[in-house]
Amino acid sequence: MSILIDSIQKTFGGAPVLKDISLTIETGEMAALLGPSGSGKTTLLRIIAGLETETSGRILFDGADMTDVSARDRRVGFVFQNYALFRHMTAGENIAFGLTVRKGAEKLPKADIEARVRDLLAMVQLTDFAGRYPAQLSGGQQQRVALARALATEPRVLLLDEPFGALDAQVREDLRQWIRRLHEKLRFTGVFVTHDQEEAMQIADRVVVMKDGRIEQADAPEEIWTRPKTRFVLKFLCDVNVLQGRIEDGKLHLGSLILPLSGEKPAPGPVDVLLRPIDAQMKRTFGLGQLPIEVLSSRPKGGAVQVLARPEGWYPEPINAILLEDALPTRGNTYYMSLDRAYFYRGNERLPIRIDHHAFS
Ligand SMILES: Nc1ncnc2c1ncn2[C@@H]1O[C@H](COP(=O)(O)OP(=O)(O)OP(=O)(O)O)[C@@H](O)[C@H]1O
Repeated sequence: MSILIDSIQKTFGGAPVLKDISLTIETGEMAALLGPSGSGKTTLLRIIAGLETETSGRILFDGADMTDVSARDRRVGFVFQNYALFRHMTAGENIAFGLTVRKGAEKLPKADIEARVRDLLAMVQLTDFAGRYPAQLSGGQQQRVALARALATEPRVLLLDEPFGALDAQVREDLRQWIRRLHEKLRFTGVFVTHDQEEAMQIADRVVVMKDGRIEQADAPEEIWTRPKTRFVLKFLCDVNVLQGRIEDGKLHLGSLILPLSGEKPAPGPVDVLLRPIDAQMKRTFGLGQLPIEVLSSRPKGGAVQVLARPEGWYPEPINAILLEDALPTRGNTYYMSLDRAYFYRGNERLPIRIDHHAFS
């Protein structure tokens, strides 16, 4: 089922929290609402669920206006950060709950409910845990029960609010991969809230980056990563290095480096050079137009090498680099860092700067 979010605004006591949000989430798509604390992610999720009322705008499910439809009748499954399982019910009873409370024509025979619960337990890989109470399950297992419970009633949409927020790193990682596979299999329409960019990139088909109640960018993970639309998106995705330079006489001045530029020359003034650790590649051999740096430290990290380096002679803050090589650069040695994949900004305006490598020869 598709979700159309049409010009949603929300104010709390006069303060705008969502400012004209429009977005379509396609049938079977998993969307992540990603943003810093207070950017309005949870509020938007709750408005989709019908747990919160929009100040203006509309939510449409498959083209049908949900404005006057209660949360219950929207047929939305919800999973919260803190499991919210019924403590006095076993895992199996928790999963069955939404089915056992059904009335009238919707009521299912007991045998059907039992069969559905068995299927769901198998799906969340907890077949042997049906009789356990929440207190007898780990955090990750409880969250899988919560997910099975949300899926039991075959909701049209599954909404997840920081579902793995309370879990430790390894369990979190396992559950991310697991929910990705589950979604590939079941293809429900899902929206989940997270402030963790890795989690969003790993799970979602589309990442919706929010800031101050607005959408900065809503795109596939690859697109968000390769073509971040704003400085905020670029900075929010990873711990990006920022070097302060300036433009003078149509050239980029960076410390003691002066780099000729090709194409359009920006107006003179300050410029921020944003370089992601993964884009900060370096070589031992001198390269024209590259930044000389001194390696301060290097250590293996998760199959790559993490390097701290200092531009020679002028910049106090070390640069973070991630090298996809086996060899560790030697501390104290000079290397040359390419700026070819840097982004250039003046305030929030992106400058179309390209270093002219031919001008050196
Ligand atoms: N019921 C409420 N009454 C008043 N203000 C609220 C209410 N709910 C949320 N807010 C405010 O709305 C803003 C957005 O909150 P929201 O919870 O949607 O952000 P978020 O991006 O989900 O943040 P977090 O990651 O911290 O949960 C915040 O400034 C918050 O204080």
